[in-house]
Amino acid sequence: MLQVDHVSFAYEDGQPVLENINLRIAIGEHISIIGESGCGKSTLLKILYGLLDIEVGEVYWNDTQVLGPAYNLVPGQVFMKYLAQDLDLMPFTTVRENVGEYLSVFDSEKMEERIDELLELVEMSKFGDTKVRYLSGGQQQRVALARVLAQEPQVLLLDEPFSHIDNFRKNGLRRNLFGYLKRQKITVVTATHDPMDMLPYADRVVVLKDRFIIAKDTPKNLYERPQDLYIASLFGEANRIPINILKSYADTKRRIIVYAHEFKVSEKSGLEVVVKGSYYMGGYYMIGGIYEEHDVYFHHHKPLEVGKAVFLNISIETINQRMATPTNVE
Ligand SMILES: Nc1ncnc2c1ncn2[C@@H]1O[C@H](COP(=O)(O)OP(=O)(O)OP(=O)(O)O)[C@@H](O)[C@H]1O
Repeated sequence: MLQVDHVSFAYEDGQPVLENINLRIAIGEHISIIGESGCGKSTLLKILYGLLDIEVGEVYWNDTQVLGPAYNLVPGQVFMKYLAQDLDLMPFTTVRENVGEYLSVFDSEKMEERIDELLELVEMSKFGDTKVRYLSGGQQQRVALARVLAQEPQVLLLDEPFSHIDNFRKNGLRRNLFGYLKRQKITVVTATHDPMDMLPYADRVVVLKDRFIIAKDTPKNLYERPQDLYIASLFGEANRIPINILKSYADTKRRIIVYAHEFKVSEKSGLEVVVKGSYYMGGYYMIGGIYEEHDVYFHHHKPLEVGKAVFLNISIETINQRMATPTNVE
């Protein structure tokens, strides 16, 4: 188990970045860390790997305490691998040499087979003999993934692992990589901005905000019952709507979170909205509107004329789902 107890951290400027962080991550579990830019996701990964000295709190992998550079000549842990945003590759050597660097050379046939397997996993088989400096950013990111996997870590820490990879490859790569890590029972902690990195794959999601963990839950629970607009907005466009506008008999002060795709446009009744603009999103339009001086965003299958009044409805199931958890309602 990866255990984080009461960890607080500030960089040298003294500004606190993380406070009282507590986590228990089981062997083979896949955890995603999410939160707005600058909330401390990368800092937390660096602490887990032992790249930073913490003055408050402790980190353990099973019975081994993870200590920072003040206690380790070579920072980092042998049983963990950390794939940072700046990829640690050897630019003047080939893809195969990069992936094979840490593999045993005693059985060269086995080594070559393992390199083949890893290159296939990250869909880079064609580039085995290419020097890394000739690869694109996304290709380099895939080589870096294969290189950390070659080291067979028990724990893998990934910081925005697909940030340079195009959408065309991203989905397949995510399925390959996260499927492989699950089968190998490798514990994974991924810092990400992208809901598609976590919704289908993470066992649990940890949400950071203003130095603290504000939620830890399964992706499904967090998505369906977001405590607040901050959490919902990490998944997509979301709104806070006064419940009395939607349900006339409801308590007037309460608001619920409604995702943009959960509204249905009606010509007759519902939340009256004046259209401000329409944005083509591929499979739908994102419509920006205004009700009682509040902005609201909703999906529609076609653009709507600016200034037109439309009515928005939400299914009773969605209202009841959001009403059911008291913390969901402000
Ligand atoms: N080496 C450093 N020295 C001082 N402050 C730092 C250092 N690295 C990060 N910070 C600050 O710590 C805070 C957290 O940064 P961190 O990189 O952990 O955030 P993040 O959530 O990973 O952000 P992003 O999603 O943009 O990568 C930020 O305010 C950042 O400016």
